[in-house]
Amino acid sequence: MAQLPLLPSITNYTTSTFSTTSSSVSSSTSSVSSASTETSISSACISISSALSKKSSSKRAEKSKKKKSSSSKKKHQKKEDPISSAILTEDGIKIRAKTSSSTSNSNSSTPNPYSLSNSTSNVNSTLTINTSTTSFRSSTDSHLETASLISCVTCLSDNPANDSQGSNNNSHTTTSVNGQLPDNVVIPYGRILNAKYIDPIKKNNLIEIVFAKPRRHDVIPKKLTVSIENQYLNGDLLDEIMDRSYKNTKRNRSILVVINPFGGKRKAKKVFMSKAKPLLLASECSIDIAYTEYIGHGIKIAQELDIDKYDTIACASGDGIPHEIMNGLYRRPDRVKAFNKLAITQIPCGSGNAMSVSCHWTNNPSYATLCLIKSIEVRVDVMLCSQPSYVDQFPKLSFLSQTYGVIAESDINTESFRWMGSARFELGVAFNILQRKKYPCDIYVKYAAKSKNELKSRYLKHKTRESLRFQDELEEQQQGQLYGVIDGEAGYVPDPGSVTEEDFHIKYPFHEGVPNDWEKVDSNITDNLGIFYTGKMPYVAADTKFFPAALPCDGAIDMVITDSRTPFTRMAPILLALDRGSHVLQPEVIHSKILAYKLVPKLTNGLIAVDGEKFPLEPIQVEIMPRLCKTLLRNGVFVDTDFDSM
Ligand SMILES: Nc1ncnc2c1ncn2[C@@H]1O[C@H](COP(=O)(O)OP(=O)(O)OP(=O)(O)O)[C@@H](O)[C@H]1O
Repeated sequence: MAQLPLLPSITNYTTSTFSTTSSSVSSSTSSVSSASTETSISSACISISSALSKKSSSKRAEKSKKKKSSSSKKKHQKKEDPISSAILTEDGIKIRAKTSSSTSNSNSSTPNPYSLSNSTSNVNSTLTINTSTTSFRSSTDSHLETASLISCVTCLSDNPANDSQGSNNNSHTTTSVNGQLPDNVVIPYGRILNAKYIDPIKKNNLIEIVFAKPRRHDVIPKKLTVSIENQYLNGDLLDEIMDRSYKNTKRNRSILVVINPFGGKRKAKKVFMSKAKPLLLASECSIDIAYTEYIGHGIKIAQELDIDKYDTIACASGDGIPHEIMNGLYRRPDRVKAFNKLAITQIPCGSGNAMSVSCHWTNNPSYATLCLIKSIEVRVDVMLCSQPSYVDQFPKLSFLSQTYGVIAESDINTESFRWMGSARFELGVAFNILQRKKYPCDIYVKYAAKSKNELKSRYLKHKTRESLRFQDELEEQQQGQLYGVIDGEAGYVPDPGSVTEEDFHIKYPFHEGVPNDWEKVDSNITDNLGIFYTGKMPYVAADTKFFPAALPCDGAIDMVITDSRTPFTRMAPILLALDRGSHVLQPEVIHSKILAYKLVPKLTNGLIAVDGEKFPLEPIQVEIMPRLCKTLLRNGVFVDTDFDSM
């Protein structure tokens, strides 16, 4: 690694010292240390609390009394916390009944009568802590908005997630929920982060699991010791649990986390430390952290990082950093190796988190981290952009979108309103549409599906093909043809395939002009252009499903165009349909699948935005680069957009 310039800003966290100590005692002490290490948020807490009256401080004193007495109770209880019996079901680990920890016979297969009667009488009332991966909560911006508030509250609470905030130590205390879960609760495999034998020598059926437990808007790691009753399992019980918990997923990822401390409302570091890091460490991922220090630093980090050291780059940022990372890797002489080895993903910590919403199906940082841990590596298409200013050095990759006109102006020109969060973008769009601003240009397109009917049938064909390919890969691997072994541990992991230098080949070089088989979009429309937006992911913001027909690797870009002359009475319902994605069905909206395009602006003032970043107002030529980049997708697909049924 050409690491020297990076060394000061990379912090290494290994998981070898992942703390397994329990529990209530350390969590109560940790609340003190986390409160003292908090900086910005705790000072916000202080100012909020000082603004509140003495009444609240006396309440706090009362609360802390209660807390002390409850923590001493907990200390007292600790010895007696019963260990639950549990069985492995198809969906997860089902808690049956408590057995006394002191008397529990870890090898006993005799069902506890209490457990039996309970399980039979409660067959229909089985509780599930979110049953499957598809039931992860899909959240909106509001989660991010509330994230800082939650941190604010929890930095004074017993949330173990705050234990190491702002510190560089690598030990995490995960508190235990022994004796706290009701019978018949199922902890889904999708939530299980880690498991180990209580007695690694005897390897009996006493297992400690670490799982992601919902807490307010988030998930946090919790430990639970269970005595597994299943007797029919052949082979190693722990392997069975881990295989089921990491089906199709790589375990123990080696992650370079790139944090943009400036991202979002400048809370990225705090959000990562409190919401994401505890989950990553609990699942025994190893993490290094790099902080971006200036605009474009992500490119340099990616150019210089040690590829051999990582399999994942997680951008704790908005969409700007994944864009930079991808372009840094693209500029490396060993880019083939880089794009084969590394998956680029996002932990949503910015104001625009389209990658997380589209790929992890959530904008919530802790749920996105859980998805990252459990996701499937998939190769996705990216787009290659060329403009006169930079094409002769390096063309630029874009994973999300390019836009000219109303959307570009609304995103970039409202930078100074960053404090408003995502609302700044929506206000900007509404303002520009009301003004009926037009953005004249010429557009030349190489179509893949021009009409809406063609687009729909192409979409359905590719969606089926993608899911079949995925099924085939799984079947092949399950037949033992491709058997993934990671860090000495075996598991079935779908192979996303690899790229060669051929895949970087540019089909339509910028200087060769527009090829003959490209069509010019009607000048009557382009001279009065309102919105020009091309994209590769369904969501461009948490509540904006701009490209509902986007697929990860259908080899095409989705293009949306509107005419600024469309009356506001028609534009209003179009804009109001953006959250559902049904705007593309409106007759006034042009919606096509394309392979490449060139846009030549006729304005001298204005801008083009690529992946939400400001690009020069110059002719831009873009082509699809199929399956170039690896990312992590929940269940191996983009979030469902319901486009099939529209
Ligand atoms: N330390 C820094 N100081 C200033 N800018 C930075 C710093 N680190 C990264 N940047 C720049 O911040 C920009 C936005 O980054 P990012 O997408 O992560 O955040 P964001 O809040 O979602 O922003 P946006 O809304 O613009 O997408 C990128 O262009 C990046 O280069």
